[in-house]
Amino acid sequence: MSETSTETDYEIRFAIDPATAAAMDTRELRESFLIEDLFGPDMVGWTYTHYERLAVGSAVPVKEALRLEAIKPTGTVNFLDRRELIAVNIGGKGTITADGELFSLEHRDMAYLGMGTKDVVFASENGSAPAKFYLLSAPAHQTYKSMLISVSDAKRLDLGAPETCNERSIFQFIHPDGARTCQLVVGMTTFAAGSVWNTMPCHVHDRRAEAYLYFDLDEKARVVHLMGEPDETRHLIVANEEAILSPAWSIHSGVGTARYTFVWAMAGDNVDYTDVDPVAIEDLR
Ligand SMILES: O=C(O)C(=O)C[C@H](O)C(=O)CO
Ligand SMILES: [Zn+2]
Repeated sequence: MSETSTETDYEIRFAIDPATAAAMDTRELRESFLIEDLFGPDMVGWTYTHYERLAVGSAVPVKEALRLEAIKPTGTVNFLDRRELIAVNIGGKGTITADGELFSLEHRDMAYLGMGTKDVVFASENGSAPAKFYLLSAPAHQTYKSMLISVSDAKRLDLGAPETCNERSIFQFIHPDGARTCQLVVGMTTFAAGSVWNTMPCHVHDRRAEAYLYFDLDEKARVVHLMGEPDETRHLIVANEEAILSPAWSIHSGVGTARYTFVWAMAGDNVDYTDVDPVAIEDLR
């Protein structure tokens, strides 16, 4: 790809408190917590949230390469002047060039870009099977090394069982023996055949907000995503390649009408994956 475009779009989502969320109808819940139409071609799109100032976005270079540019909410000259970023490729092969350093991403690879990276360009190897970069960014306080993190570098945790339809593998791309980050903790969860429940039994973690991207889901299938305080749950019906925002007070769990994969990402006061408050299934309301 020789041409480079800088078309960038963004929207802001303010932080919603649990009592307000509990009073919302379906449309309001979807407008507040669901991100539809995430992967627009030939543009960089952001949902800038007031949950830990976590920004969730995409870059899908089809006809031309795409340059990362600052948006007004960051208040900086370059997007990453005071932020870090993780890009997860859920599409065809692609590259990310960060201040001259080239990272080649296969399907399901991630790249971490540290604070202070100035010039970032996203490109697809083949525009007819474009890379689809799912972007996550949070404020940072120091520069860690930019690097490619492939699924084989991830720490794998197998959870669940076929009898409870929740047999799954959690791939922690950011873990204490791997890439260092300031706030971002990102991974991917895949399922054994027949298993459809993620994160059940569920948890909350007031220390960190979370975002989920559901993908590799059949176009006609849906994930019923559970959210809300444990004793006041609500649901969102989620289609392929849509994301949800999970405030720190909310559970985040889902069941698919068919198989799917998802990327989970957190930012907040610590990067300890194990620091969660479990919720017993029988306590859910
Ligand atoms: O299936 C799961 O369980 C998960 O993937 C849980 C997420 O990793 C999570 O909620 C991390 O806090
Ligand atoms: Zn969680």
